[in-house]
Amino acid sequence: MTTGAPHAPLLTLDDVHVRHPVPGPRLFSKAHVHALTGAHVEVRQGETIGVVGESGCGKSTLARVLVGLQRPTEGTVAFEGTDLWQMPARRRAAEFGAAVGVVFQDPATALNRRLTVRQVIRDPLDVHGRGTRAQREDRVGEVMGLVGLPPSAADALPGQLSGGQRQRVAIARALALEPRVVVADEPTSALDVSVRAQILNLLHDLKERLGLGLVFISHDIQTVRHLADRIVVMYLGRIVEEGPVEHVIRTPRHPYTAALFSAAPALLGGTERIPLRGPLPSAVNPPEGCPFRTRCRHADQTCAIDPPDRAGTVDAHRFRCHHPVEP
Ligand SMILES: Nc1ncnc2c1ncn2[C@@H]1O[C@H](COP(=O)(O)OP(=O)(O)OP(=O)(O)O)[C@@H](O)[C@H]1O
Repeated sequence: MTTGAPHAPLLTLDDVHVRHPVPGPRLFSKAHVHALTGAHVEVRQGETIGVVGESGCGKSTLARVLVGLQRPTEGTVAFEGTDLWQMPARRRAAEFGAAVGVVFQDPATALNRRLTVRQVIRDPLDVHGRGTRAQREDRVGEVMGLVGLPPSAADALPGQLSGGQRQRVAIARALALEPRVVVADEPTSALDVSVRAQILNLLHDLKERLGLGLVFISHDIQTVRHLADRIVVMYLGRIVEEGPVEHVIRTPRHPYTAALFSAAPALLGGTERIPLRGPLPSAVNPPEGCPFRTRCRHADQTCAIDPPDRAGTVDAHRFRCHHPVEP
């Protein structure tokens, strides 16, 4: 966990929106999927941010924006104060591509099956032209050691390894260029339950040892509680609540967060389940005002008109709600 004064943010998303044209016959209409709306995130050295929310709420979109794979429709992404999308493409690839690493959900599809482990891990070093060939080989050995892969795995093909070992290869590849931030999008959900804890502990250890900023996306709030310093809760493309993980889990202020946590019974030991009313609205036509109002027991006219601002400063615990749950 983080101690002492917080570091300045390494990576900052400011008022980021991502809208996708609706695919299919409506291609020429003005309809858009609102995948991300007004996201503000700060990733600091040595801090783990856990991102949670239902399927389709925009977690992967947020991850893709954080690692520079998705250009925002609006808003800025800055690394140490430099606007990523104002940089020339080559500089962006050279500097940002090296500074931010990514680990995807399924190593079976994320890794090129035809390359050996050594080649997979060396690839970013080759692409970025780092050092001599011998130095690149040394770096491959170094990161394999960091992630607990035996040297004998270097000449294997990813398909010859177990799921857990493959995810270690993906993590080694993400670390090859010595990134300052790593974004892991559901890094254990494609793995056997038996190896999940090992991979989670590995990510946590690496964050501590290397002083990384880690963004960890997960369906599993219990895992986020275990790993993260801060939690970010998303609903329908918006960050509705965020703050120090224990504080938010013990005193959720947004009614959506309270309902989400109540569906994870082990979290607080037998809290009564708070049902969500009605279906999840479409991300093509999200409700005006507060996006959660159609499913919220406390919603009134204000919620239908005014999108709530980011409120609350207690310990940097913030939420967007006109009628927050009493702590
Ligand atoms: N390229 C795209 N074109 C159109 N819509 C998209 C595209 N990518 C994502 N979406 C939509 O944007 C919304 C957010 O998707 P996203 O994958 O970020 O959610 P998620 O929370 O990661 O979901 P899951 O947990 O199921 O992976 C969804 O409604 C999704 O259908």
